[in-house]
Amino acid sequence: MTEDEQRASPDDGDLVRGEDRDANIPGEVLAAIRTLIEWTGDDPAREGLVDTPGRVARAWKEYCQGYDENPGSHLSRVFEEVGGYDEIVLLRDIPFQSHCEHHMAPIIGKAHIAYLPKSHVVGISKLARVLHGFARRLQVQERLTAEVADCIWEKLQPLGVAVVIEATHACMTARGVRTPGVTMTTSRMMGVFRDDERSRDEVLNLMGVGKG
Ligand SMILES: Nc1nc2c(ncn2[C@@H]2O[C@H](COP(=O)(O)OP(=O)(O)OP(=O)(O)O)[C@@H](O)[C@H]2O)c(=O)[nH]1
Repeated sequence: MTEDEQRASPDDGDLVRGEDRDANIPGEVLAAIRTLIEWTGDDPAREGLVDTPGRVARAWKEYCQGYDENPGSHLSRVFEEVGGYDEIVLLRDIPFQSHCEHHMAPIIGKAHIAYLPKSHVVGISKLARVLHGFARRLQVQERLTAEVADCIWEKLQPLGVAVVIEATHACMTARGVRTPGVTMTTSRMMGVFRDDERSRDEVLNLMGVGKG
């Protein structure tokens, strides 16, 4: 490889300058982040901050990747041959992160997603994909919970859906009321899990919600 080719090699991450990586980011986005830095009291032109607007913009695109997908599309592939299985399917303790729409601060938590299949099941990873598709947007926890449950209900048409989300909100722990250690719990029960107390108790018991 010639010296010129070596310089142009995209594999050498150290040689990629911030301005090259920022080429696809609209100028007004970078300018807005520079303004915010300045408004907080720092100098966006100092060396440590000069590439920060690009990093922040790329980070926010990643946090909000869910806007570029239709989470329900993950549930299109179903399996009918499951040996007559007709009991609860539960994916427990799925870690996720989101951002609250009020402060754009992190929401970090875990979700438990269950459904009672009617005639077919879905690949289990797809439940986590649906969660992340809705979580990677600006959210409130109640809407996130409802969107995940409604999506599974609509696409799989099962006998029941139960979604429980437990999360901490950095807008409460790192700022404002500054109360760490608080967890918010939300749930959406549909079909048999809403109508039948024994089914609801069974799914909540399997989820282990509220225990340790
Ligand atoms: N219900 C709900 N509230 C949320 C969620 N995320 C953040 N919040 C709350 O949204 C509220 C916004 O309240 P505002 O009074 O408009 O904003 P604020 O002055 O920054 O409020 P403080 O956080 O109390 O300082 C706060 O009480 C937050 O705790 C969420 O997912 N669900």
